[in-house]
Amino acid sequence: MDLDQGCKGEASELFEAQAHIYRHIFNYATSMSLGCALELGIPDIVHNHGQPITIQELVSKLNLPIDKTLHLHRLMRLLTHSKFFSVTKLPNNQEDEDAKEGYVLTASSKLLLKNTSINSQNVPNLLPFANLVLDNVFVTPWQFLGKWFYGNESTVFETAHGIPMWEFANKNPSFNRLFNDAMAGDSQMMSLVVKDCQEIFEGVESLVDVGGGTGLNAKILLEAFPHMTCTVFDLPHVVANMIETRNLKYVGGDMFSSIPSADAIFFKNVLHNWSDDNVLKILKRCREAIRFEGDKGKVIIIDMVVDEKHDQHEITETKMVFDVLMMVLVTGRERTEVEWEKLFLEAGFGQYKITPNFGLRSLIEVFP
Ligand SMILES: C[S@@+](CC[C@H](N)C(=O)[O-])C[C@H]1O[C@@H](n2cnc3c(N)ncnc32)[C@H](O)[C@@H]1O
Ligand SMILES: O=c1cc(-c2ccc(O)cc2)oc2c(O)c(O)ccc12
Repeated sequence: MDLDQGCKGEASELFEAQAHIYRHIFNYATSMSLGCALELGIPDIVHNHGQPITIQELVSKLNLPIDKTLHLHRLMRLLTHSKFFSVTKLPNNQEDEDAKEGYVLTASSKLLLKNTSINSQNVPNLLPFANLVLDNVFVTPWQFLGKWFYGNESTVFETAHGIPMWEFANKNPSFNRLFNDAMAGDSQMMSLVVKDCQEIFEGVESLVDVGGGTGLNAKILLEAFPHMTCTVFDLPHVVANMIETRNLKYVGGDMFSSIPSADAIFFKNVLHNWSDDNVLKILKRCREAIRFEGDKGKVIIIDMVVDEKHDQHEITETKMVFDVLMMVLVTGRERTEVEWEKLFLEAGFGQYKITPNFGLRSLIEVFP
């Protein structure tokens, strides 16, 4: 009897382990299926339909051969299970058990629409981001991770593509556009940060957004604080041909050489791209650039803070995925509070304050 029970226990553990492995090794099938739905424009078709769309209507809108109906249904079943779509009864038939059902968008697929009124400045549009992450340029390096461990290149990206990512972006205008559009889509959440953290930016008369890309962070800041002057500082090929206004300037350069002077130096999703040695160099350039006057003068950082003790398991897992992503693409990493603090103190700053919970990221103010 005991032996039988033991066997069952062992078998169920084995089956669970097998399912666990399959779930993880096939993770890419869900991302690739989502990529296919985005390539076909399915979220926009569902949105534009105005009511739940049946599988037959979807086949027709996509101009697919009728014999692909079942295949599309299987793709939609996976994406519905993964919460990118949901299924609901058609209107006026809610009570009828046999009524036809149709697909509608979920909170996640609403963020993946091409260009609709749902996409406003308050809501990030993550379609450009998904396009970047699912692009071959980003996917290929993962196949070189093992080889990289035995090689001399500083990033896996370089092992795969022969040059570092920033140089690749400089040499490939279409990838440069894809990358900058993805980052700008993510920056649309800046208006929520500004709304929640008015006091952090109040009193700042001039701000430099270092690695500010095409300038969306700065534009959102200027909408809330029109008296501020903002300089977007980035590599020359990123800020070439940008349109300036009275209080928005673009400066091309290298943050390792010097950073333009201002009351506040701002970094969003930039410092996690770099190793500790390089972050130290950048922070030292910040100390030279900041105008310390009265209680003015600080660095403002939006980046992740890994906190295994307090974050939910899934949040920590995502932060760890980004940590490995930073190793694969660039020379960066995601840091714990202790690791951030060490860098601030070594660079000669005295105090810092962390405001957590902008999704995966926190806002860190660093003071002299
Ligand atoms: C991950 S993106 C972040 C863009 C933007 N801050 C945002 O939140 O969307 C990093 C930026 O750092 C810029 N960058 C890389 N190396 C740089 C350097 N040496 N000097 C200035 N900017 C640099 C890149 O061109 C890119 O725009
Ligand atoms: O692929 C990425 C993603 C990010 C990113 C997006 C959203 C967040 O909340 C944090 C980070 O940042 C990246 C990055 O800095 C980079 O150099 C390459 C790729 C990505």
